[in-house]
Amino acid sequence: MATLIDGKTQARELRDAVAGEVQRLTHTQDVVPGLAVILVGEDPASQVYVRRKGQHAREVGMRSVEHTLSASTPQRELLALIAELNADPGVHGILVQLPLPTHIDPEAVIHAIDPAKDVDGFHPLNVGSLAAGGKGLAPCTPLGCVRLLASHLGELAGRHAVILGRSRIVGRPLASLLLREDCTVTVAHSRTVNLAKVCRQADILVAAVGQPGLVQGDWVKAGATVIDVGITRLGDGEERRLVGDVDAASVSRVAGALTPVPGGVGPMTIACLLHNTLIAACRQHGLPEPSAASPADTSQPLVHPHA
Ligand SMILES: NC(=O)C1=CN([C@@H]2O[C@H](COP(=O)(O)OP(=O)(O)OC[C@H]3O[C@@H](n4cnc5c(N)ncnc54)[C@H](OP(=O)(O)O)[C@@H]3O)[C@@H](O)[C@H]2O)C=CC1
Ligand SMILES: Nc1nc(=O)c2c([nH]1)NC[C@@H]1CN(c3ccc(C(=O)N[C@@H](CCC(=O)O)C(=O)O)cc3)C=[N+]21
Repeated sequence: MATLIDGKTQARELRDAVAGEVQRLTHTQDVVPGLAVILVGEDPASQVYVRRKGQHAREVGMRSVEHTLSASTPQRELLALIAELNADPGVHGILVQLPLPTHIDPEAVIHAIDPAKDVDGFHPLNVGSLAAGGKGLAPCTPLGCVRLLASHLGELAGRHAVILGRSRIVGRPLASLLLREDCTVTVAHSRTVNLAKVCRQADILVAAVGQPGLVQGDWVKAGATVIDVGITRLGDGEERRLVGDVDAASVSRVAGALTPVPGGVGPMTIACLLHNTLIAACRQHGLPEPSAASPADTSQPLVHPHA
């Protein structure tokens, strides 16, 4: 049976490491990293995530401000709030929860965020930097995937990674991150021909499509490491549950390791958001940068000891 890769525990460890650095920054530099999270509308699932982000930020000693705007908020009001947060020296990270109501253009919102405070890594400057192999802020979910992979596999160089999905939030930035780790990367999507065959070539298989149970055991090479990013809510009331893109029953008989849903990539996403906020705060104050520019670099401390 496949080893389960425990994202919940690893996320806690990363938050603890971030908390230590936050404490050090607070006491030696008088800098308290600040995170602002904006939610537009009343989607219950988004409310849960936004609350959790705020809670975890406070738990690691950061300042956290949550702005909840009504679903009918005009775009210019949201842009005005972002401008205010861009100018606020106590705010180092800004996250606007997606999706947004349809009358708001997500592109305009993402462009409005100061790239230095863009802890989601969605601003074109950060997207370009990552694509070019540079050091801009990278999106949190793919960062979480790479951390989980590195914790289980160690060195990632030379491994063939197949990524299912090419979204801006997960698939595309993950391809850039894994290239940076010297993987051989294949990105598959809804137009890929013979998906099962492509998947069977993977040493590392990442499913980020939003199709419950799409990946079956016979799509997986024996011993492969499988990361399940998908989160779909099924059922109501007592029957409510979260399911991933991987059919865990059949895949766990073939794979070497598998991330669970829940308890895999999800918790790592929030921990990486806090880590990005720490990095952003260091950079904005001209302080030495966290050394773990590469999330796969588990040999390095989180921040240079001589920082
Ligand atoms: N754990 C976490 O922190 C996060 C989890 N998620 C979850 O990850 C999943 C994906 O999210 P996201 O990337 O935003 O989704 P999108 O809907 O933006 O993208 C889905 C991608 O999957 C591809 N795809 C869809 N169906 C198939 C199929 N049958 N075969 C092959 N490829 C397919 C699409 O192809 P095409 O481009 O051709 O349309 C597209 O590239 C969702 O379940 C989401 O809830 C997302 C973000 C964070
Ligand atoms: N600007 C923006 N940035 C995001 O990073 C972003 C976003 N918008 N919109 C929505 C997606 C989704 N996302 C998740 C975060 C945590 C869990 C998570 O913690 N999941 C837990 C369970 C959660 C539960 O129980 O509901 C787990 O998988 O164990 C899941 C999904 C971030 N996203």
